[in-house]
Amino acid sequence: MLRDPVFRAHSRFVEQVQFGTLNATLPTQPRGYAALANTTSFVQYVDWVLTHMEACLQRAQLKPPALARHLTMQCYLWDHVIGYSVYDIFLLNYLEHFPDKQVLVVYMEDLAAEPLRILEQVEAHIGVPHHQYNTTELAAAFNARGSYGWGRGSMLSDRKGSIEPSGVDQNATAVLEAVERLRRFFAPSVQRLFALADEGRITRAPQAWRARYGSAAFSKDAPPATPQNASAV
Ligand SMILES: Nc1ncnc2c1ncn2[C@@H]1O[C@H](COP(=O)(O)OS(=O)(=O)O)[C@@H](OP(=O)(O)O)[C@H]1O
Repeated sequence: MLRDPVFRAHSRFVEQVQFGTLNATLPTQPRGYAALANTTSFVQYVDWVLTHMEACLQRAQLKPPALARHLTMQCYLWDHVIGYSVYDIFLLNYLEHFPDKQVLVVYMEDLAAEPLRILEQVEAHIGVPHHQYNTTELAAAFNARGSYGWGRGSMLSDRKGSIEPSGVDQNATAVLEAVERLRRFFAPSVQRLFALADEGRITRAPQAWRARYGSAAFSKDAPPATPQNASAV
């Protein structure tokens, strides 16, 4: 299940700060990496991670293609907030090893809008019998901002989906700039997902993704970023 990569990254950041686990070390990271990425500021975190990740990606690109691809994946695996939102390279890895039909891509924005349709699609894909969901189950969000943790469900309608100045990030312009830098960073990856969908290999992304990441979103006539278009679906 994929979510708009910027909003997934932000959600993960807020959750990890609340759990106090942002600087937890992953086996995929260089020694000492995560401890340095320890801040409660999303703006600072984006700047720190993207600066390191872009340098890592540049070094990877200097290698022969197969090694470059492997090293590129490693650069993304350094960081579970931003790197894990780069979906295409990992999805393509699955598609190289499994027939397309065995890989179902669904989107969180579609789950929020039409939970029953998406749940039925997942049930059919994995071959489990249909469950009769009640309306409370269909309206529930788990591990949602404000009540993170898997034990508690909250109302989907109460979910707060936007990225706004808060905590140490009170500078609205700096928050918008961080969101914009991320959007540009993720765009090539998201555009490769659009191409896979155009080839009929995966489900089409929600229209809002095309508006944010499609090439038209980067033309000189595109509207500038505002808090409104930094709001999640
Ligand atoms: N049913 C449904 N529909 C849409 N969105 C939902 C749903 N259930 C959970 N959520 C939102 O998912 C976010 C938590 O996802 P994860 O626990 O997978 O995040 S993580 O990547 O493992 O950190 C978390 O996002 P944020 O609230 O923005 O942090 C949840 O609100």
